[in-house]
Amino acid sequence: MKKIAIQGVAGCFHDAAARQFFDGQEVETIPCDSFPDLFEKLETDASMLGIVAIENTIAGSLLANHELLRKSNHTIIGEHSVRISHVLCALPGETIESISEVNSHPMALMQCEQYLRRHPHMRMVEKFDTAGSAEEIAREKLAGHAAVCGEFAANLYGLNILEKGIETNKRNFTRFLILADPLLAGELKPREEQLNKSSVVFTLPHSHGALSKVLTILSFYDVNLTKIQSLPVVGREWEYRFYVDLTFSSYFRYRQALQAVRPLTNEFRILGEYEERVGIN
Ligand SMILES: O=C(O)C(=O)C[C@]1(C(=O)O)C=C[C@@H](O)C=C1
Repeated sequence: MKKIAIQGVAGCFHDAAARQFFDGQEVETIPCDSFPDLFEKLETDASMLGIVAIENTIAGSLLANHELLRKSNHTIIGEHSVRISHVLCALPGETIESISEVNSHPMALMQCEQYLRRHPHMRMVEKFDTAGSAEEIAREKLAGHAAVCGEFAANLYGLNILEKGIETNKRNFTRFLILADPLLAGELKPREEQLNKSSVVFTLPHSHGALSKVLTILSFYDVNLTKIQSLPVVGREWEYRFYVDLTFSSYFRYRQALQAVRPLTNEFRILGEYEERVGIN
């Protein structure tokens, strides 16, 4: 049985992502109230895995999760992308007109921004989770409230669906990372010949062409950059930390590239090496 910490409660997208990633295996998902809470739980139980959303194709990166990941000593052992489709749901008897407040996870509200802007009588109130919002409306019998969540969550908590597919664009995908304690990661991560992706983080000196030199080296070793996210270094004004995702077909060449890049960077760390799995499902 795999124990996997998720952000949210049963029926949320983290729950769905964990079950899809470990399809065919026995999985127990452990609900967490927030991403910091999830990382704390991971620290207390080395046998527990974690899954965290890292970016969405409409709402962008979950910036805080980059920092949480860097500060934790957990390693990425895999990735999974999920097609996110949202419904608007409420207690039986409610109509779109009777809804005055809409509850959901902030990323989910962002993904439905256009729909919600067309319905200004619904006040947006952020909650910790999509499915958690549906559960709360059902449990507390909150009249005039609607949740934005997946269809499975609406059904799970017995709410009526008022509208389906309310995300701004149907190409709405969230990419999740699967995390493990470094000792466990050795056992769980794919074999070397299957590894074709990694996530690394570093800072750069303020010198001419520092980033450009790094990118040139990566390109020389046929390492492809699939994502670059910069975040401010707290306490060092106008300095940035770069979170970079790399894909490669030769693990050996990729390792050579890292060796060449490291001396040009500071605070370099590999956050994980894994198998690319961002296909559309
Ligand atoms: O609230 C949920 O259902 C979650 O799993 C969280 C979350 C997120 O953190 O981005 C996951 C996927 C969707 O992008 C919306 C919300």
